[in-house]
Amino acid sequence: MSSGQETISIETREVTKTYGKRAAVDQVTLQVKKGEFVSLLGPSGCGKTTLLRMLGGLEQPDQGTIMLGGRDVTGIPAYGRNSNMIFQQLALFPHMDVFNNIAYGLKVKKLPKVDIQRQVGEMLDLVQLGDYGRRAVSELSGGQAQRVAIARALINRPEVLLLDEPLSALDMQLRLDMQRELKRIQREFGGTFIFVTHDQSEAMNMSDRIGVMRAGKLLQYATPDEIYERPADSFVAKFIGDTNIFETEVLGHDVNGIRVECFGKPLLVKVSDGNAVPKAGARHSLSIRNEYIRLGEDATHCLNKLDGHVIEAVYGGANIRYSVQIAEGFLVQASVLHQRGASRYSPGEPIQIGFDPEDALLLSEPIDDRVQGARI
Ligand SMILES: Nc1ncnc2c1ncn2[C@@H]1O[C@H](COP(=O)(O)OP(=O)(O)OP(=O)(O)O)[C@@H](O)[C@H]1O
Repeated sequence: MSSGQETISIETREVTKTYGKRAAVDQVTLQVKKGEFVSLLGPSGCGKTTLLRMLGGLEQPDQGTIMLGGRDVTGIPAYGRNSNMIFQQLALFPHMDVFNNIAYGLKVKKLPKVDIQRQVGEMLDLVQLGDYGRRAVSELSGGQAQRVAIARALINRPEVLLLDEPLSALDMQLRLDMQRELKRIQREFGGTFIFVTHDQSEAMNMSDRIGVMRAGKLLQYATPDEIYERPADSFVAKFIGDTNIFETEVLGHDVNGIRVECFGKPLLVKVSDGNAVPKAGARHSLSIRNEYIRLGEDATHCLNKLDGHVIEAVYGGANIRYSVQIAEGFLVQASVLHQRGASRYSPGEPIQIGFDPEDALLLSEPIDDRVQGARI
């Protein structure tokens, strides 16, 4: 028997859901451990909500299996599952006060009054609304209403809490506050949360693991670090963080890295740890994160160096974002930490850019693009 941390809370095995001819979710297999905070991330229409709704029993898969708390729940509707869901529209009961909204699930179960009092009290404390029990729902702020919805969803201690973009209607500051708050609640409650978002920074801020989806497929399921540093393909690299993607042809490899040709120039790059070294002649995308591009004096120490000139410099507070056109005609984006006294470059200025092999990652094209022959 594995330890408590390793227990699987919810799992899908090759789950597929098709609407018409199109698979909204296409053979998705994933395991969420007990106590994990997992985000499903991807562009609009990639199948995040459909997958979440299948986890919650609001939709049923055409193929595949869903296991919840070690039990096969495929085909069992939402009311027969020990999971709960929160949507963007919180749907609090407007005619009930905060206490009764939260107590609802326990009243349905016909728990004794004294137990309801105690458990709702604990939930109010968990969401830091201890004094708000008798408040009308109409008198709550957006953030307070969110907390009530979370307390109401957790009161029956579901195996899994499923959250469908619950923060997307909030303004930016409140959204950031609620991200922290939701993480705190999840940690203190010790539950398994699965959170749908199309906002990559939200997923990065909150998650133990992220599932990146595209066109119904789960492209990568890994920790935020792994997804950022070792993206599965060029779609994931572009979707998470800012990166430069170039087409390359592999020439060979030596002790310093893999030799490729990129915009007519030889460069030294690398592949993700554990990936096979590609054969000479293979074509791959090259991803270089904007912050790994060195400029000016910093570039002179790099193994790969290119000459160009500054097209644009955008001041962004902590960073300055430069667009540099290299001599071969390509645009390179660089993000440089803004330090007082450090050199600044102006549009039109000649500049050298540089990067080291360990910061330049050879990646596969996403499957869909290979099929269609398109490039990102
Ligand atoms: N009930 C339905 N009937 C037909 N097609 C549907 C239905 N629900 C979803 N789809 C389609 O399935 C695909 C995936 O939709 P889904 O809502 O899961 O995506 P999503 O990633 O959650 O998108 P968004 O971020 O915009 O909510 C889309 O092409 C959508 O049009």
